[in-house]
Amino acid sequence: MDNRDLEKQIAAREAVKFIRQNDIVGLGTGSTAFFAIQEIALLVKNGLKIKGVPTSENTAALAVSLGIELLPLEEVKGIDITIDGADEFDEQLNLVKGGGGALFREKIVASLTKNEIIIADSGKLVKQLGKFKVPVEVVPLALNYVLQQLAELNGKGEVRMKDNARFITDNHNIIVDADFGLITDATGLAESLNRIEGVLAHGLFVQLASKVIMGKGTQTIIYAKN
Ligand SMILES: O=C[C@H](O)[C@H](O)[C@H](O)COP(=O)(O)O
Repeated sequence: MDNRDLEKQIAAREAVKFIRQNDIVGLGTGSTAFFAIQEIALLVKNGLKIKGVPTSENTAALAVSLGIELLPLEEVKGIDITIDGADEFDEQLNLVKGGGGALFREKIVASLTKNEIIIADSGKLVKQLGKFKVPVEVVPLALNYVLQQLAELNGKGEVRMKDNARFITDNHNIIVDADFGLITDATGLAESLNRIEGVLAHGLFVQLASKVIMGKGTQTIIYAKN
């Protein structure tokens, strides 16, 4: 395992300590959340009773293969704790997510969650968001309109591709990765993106995380809401 994976793993091990018996647990998506799902599966094998809520089809398949019982997102009214990854975060706990295209379900799960814990390796911490382009999930018919609106916000949007075709999300939409440069006002930008018709969700997560647990070397550093 390389150093970044080790950092992800120790952050995941720390995060699962916050799960309690009978919790409803949001299961994140991506290479970092993967470690948390594995740790949760171990706890379940050892007698922990929880129900998982997946944030993507990939995560659902992984969780089922590891013996974690799932609840469908549309049936859930509240989630006790979610453990998810991020593409970058700042010390105010603002995040960019969606590098794997799972941002819409991740945002719904985060919004239903009491305790949203983000786990990350030390390469994800930034002074200011914006190094990682902001993923925007777009209903395909609205693509040109959304690109124009992003340009009005000084964002340069590019349709995400995979294997020479448009990347398609679990919700049958496309992703535009938008470059806004360094983001000085994450709240303002998030609100502007929310107002664009045709945008299903965007990867700016503001005021949604309760803590970020970051692995650094062999230690963890916790950034928590004041
Ligand atoms: O859409 C994907 C998610 O937002 C991921 O949590 C995010 O991209 C981080 O992924 P990773 O842990 O693989 O860096």
